[in-house]
Amino acid sequence: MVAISLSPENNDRTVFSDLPAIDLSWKRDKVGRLMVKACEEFGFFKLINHGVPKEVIDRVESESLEFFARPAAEKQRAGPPNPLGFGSKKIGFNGDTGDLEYLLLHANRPAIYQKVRNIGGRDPNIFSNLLGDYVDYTKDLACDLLEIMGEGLGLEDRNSFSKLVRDGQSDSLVRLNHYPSYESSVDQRLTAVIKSKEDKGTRIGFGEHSDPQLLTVLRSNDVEGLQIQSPLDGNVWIPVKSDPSAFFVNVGDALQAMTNGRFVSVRHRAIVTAQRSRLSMIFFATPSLQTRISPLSEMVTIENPLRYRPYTWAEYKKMMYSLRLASNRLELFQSDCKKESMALMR
Ligand SMILES: C=C1C[C@]23C[C@@]1(O)CC[C@H]2[C@@]12CC[C@H](O)[C@@](C)(C(=O)O1)[C@H]2[C@@H]3C(=O)O
Ligand SMILES: O=C(O)CCC(=O)C(=O)O
Ligand SMILES: [Fe+2]
Repeated sequence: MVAISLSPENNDRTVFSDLPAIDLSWKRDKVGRLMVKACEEFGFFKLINHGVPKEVIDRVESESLEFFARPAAEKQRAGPPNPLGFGSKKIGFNGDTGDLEYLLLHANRPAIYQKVRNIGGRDPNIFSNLLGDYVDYTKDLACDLLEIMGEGLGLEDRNSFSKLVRDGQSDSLVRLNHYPSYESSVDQRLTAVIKSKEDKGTRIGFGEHSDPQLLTVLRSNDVEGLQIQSPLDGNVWIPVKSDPSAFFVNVGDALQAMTNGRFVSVRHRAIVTAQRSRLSMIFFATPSLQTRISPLSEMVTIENPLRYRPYTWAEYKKMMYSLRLASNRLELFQSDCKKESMALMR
């Protein structure tokens, strides 16, 4: 399933030519086993035969492209991103930038409608309803995946993760990212400066980071750009081959914390490589603000002692918005026991 090969130009590095792909039509216990393996090794997998109707995806994609094609002044009526709303180039509040424009909203129909109606133009109900349908499907999918993971891990309550997202107060988000093609990019100078040698000249759409939530479910058009950081070498970025018929799923910080580090919240980024524009549509499965996130007792063992201290999602969110995109946020929530063992190793 995972092919490993050496790149000819750089034969001291291991390059992955394929990433785990999971077919949701396989037997549930096989899916569970493979998902757990993928989340432990990569924190990432590709999902096929996911059951979200193609028609729903196609319609929201075409309405989203129509939205991004509008004049800036119209799109800005859904902004500024504070942090939700329409944004262009600026990511978060701490100076991060990227070659993209986006719409970031709470993943529920009233919140979507409230922002989208400000844009005006054609009937805003059309875009709101389509986005609402997409959110319903991707939320259900995320919850199913979290349940299957619970089963695969052999949890006493297989709904331990999914119930946090099914909660009516869930802080889940939906994000549409539009990466204009080179030619149509308004300000070509905004390319982020990247540290490593191999990355010289790489144009950054969305800089490296881990997602703070539980689980991310992403679908993009057929334009490449998503990359995940190699679990073997942080300087190696593994390109994810685009597949518009699939979803790409990654573990977030909260799931890493709840599994006491068994699942890894993978660092990833989006680069702009194409002559064509890229559109990604992402659902971030998130607990409610008051949820107390802590490693499940079943995940804490003598071999794997408690790694993270409990935190509420509100506490994490406040901290994350005060930090740069690339910061390692979860590190700040390590338990005293983990800190002590790290100090002993030094
Ligand atoms: C720079 C930032 C943007 C971000 C909030 C943050 O302060 C750090 C995390 C960023 C991120 C990454 C994943 C998601 O795209 C996102 C919505 C999230 O929850 O955390 C973004 C935040 C954002 O764009 O507002
Ligand atoms: O747009 C993409 O492909 C990835 C963006 C991303 O990682 C994010 O919005 O958190
Ligand atoms: Fe992300």
